[in-house]
Amino acid sequence: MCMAMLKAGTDTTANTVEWAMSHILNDPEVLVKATYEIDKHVGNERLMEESDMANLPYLNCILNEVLRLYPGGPLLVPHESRKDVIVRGYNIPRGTILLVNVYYIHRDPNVWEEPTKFKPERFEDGKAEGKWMIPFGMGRRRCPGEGLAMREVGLILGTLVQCYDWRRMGNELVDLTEGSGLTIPKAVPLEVMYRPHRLWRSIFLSCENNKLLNDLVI
Ligand code: HEM
Repeated sequence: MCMAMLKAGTDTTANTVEWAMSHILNDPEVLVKATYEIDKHVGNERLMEESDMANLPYLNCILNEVLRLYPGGPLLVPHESRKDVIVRGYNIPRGTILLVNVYYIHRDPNVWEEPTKFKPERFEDGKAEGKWMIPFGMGRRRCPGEGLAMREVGLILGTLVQCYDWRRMGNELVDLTEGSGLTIPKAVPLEVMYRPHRLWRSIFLSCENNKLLNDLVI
């Protein structure tokens, strides 16, 4: 049971953070908006906490947009039909093993405008309400880690934005090619430059007279 949770919860979560950071780095406006929101609602005197997520709508939009474009289980796990059904003229007998193409559902051009574009704003002010997204699957085998994943990815992303200044390695955009694998990994792992933010000084150095950290922070 523990192994199942660990296996199912690690790559999915790490990939989601990596994709989010890749897009944020390619779109400085998104980074500025996320930083501004965190500055405004959390400030620079303390680290962001899980409970702050409720006051960070734009960060939530980023999270939703990443899960839309890169659902950690693009075909879910195989499901089985419980009874005979007809879906759009296709007969599906009871007991059929079904793969649900979430990747396509989330990029359906009939539902999403510019479906392949990373645009967190599409989730602002409930604009995406009623549009179907199932990044954590559905039914009895739906991801049991959904609550944890949403909290931890939000917290990780928010803390990364709050604590560091981020830069791409050069002028080139981050490569967004998708690799092969069950959980949509990046083909080229993200490499990035970062610098601890001033916030580090007030939070981490206030408790200890740590020379090493002190030297690190500009
Ligand atoms: C962003 C992070 C995550 C994503 C996108 C994700 C997505 C999914 C998806 C799509 C499924 C298959 C659901 C279905 O077929 O209906 C699944 C199953 C599962 N997930 Fe997650 N997951 C994430 C994080 C986690 C975490 C953090 C844990 C545990 C700590 C976890 C534990 C599991 C387990 C145990 C299953 C198998 C459930 C079963 O077969 O009954 N997941 N997940």
